[in-house]
Amino acid sequence: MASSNVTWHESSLSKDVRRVQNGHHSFVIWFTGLSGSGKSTAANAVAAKLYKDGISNYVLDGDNIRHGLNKDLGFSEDDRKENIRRIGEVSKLFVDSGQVVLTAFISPFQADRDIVRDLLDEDEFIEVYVKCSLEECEKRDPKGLYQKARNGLIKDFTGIDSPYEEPKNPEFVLETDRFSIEECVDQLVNYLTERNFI
Ligand SMILES: Nc1ncnc2c1ncn2[C@@H]1O[C@H](COP(=O)(O)OS(=O)(=O)O)[C@@H](OP(=O)(O)O)[C@H]1O
Ligand SMILES: Nc1ncnc2c1ncn2[C@@H]1O[C@H](COP(=O)(O)OP(=O)(O)O)[C@@H](O)[C@H]1O
Repeated sequence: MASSNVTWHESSLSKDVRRVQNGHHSFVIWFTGLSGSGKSTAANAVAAKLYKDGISNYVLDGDNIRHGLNKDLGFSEDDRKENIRRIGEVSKLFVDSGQVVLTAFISPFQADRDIVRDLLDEDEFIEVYVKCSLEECEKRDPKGLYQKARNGLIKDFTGIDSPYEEPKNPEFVLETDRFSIEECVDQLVNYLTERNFI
């Protein structure tokens, strides 16, 4: 049920003031892609590089968030939608706090990713398509989940019996089946630098 009798309380410290103190812009790097495509690996590697350069950041990762905040959600279409909606709202709070947030969720539906985009300003959302063929993801199978899905032990598994909608117009594409982790990090950090995000 929608909340009633609630009033927005403006913060006495604005996003701009926090950005000035941190000495950098705040925004979301939204990694989307199949399970095993490299979202967590890339997000954490980029985060480490940003941290080293003095940029305050935090990684929100699907597997981890589903242990806590979103432990009540499964993998139906509605639950995935709610998962992404909540993460969008959490990401907005991080941006408000002056930090860079890197999210690593499959986020398979374009409409849900667009809802997050619309929550933020134009210079606050970078959609990164972590592109990797299903064949390669299955070969990697870092958690053995594809094997389980193929054996019918997990249902609604993305790429097997649940859809993944490729981003229509992402800001950036990381081809993790063509380039090494180090190359992918360099490519994305170069993009962020050239566009004055960092
Ligand atoms: N049915 C099914 N489909 C896809 N993934 C599954 C499923 N069941 C469990 N897992 C594990 O959950 C991780 C994906 O969670 P996300 O929150 O990123 O998914 S989603 O954005 O809501 O679609 C995913 O993590 P990654 O492999 O890091 O993507 C899996 O470890
Ligand atoms: N260029 C690359 N970028 C990211 N991961 C890569 C790359 N090349 C190989 N990998 C490997 O692919 C796997 C990706 O796993 P993970 O990051 O957990 O994916 P996801 O979070 O999308 O499920 C890791 O074992 C990682 O070492």
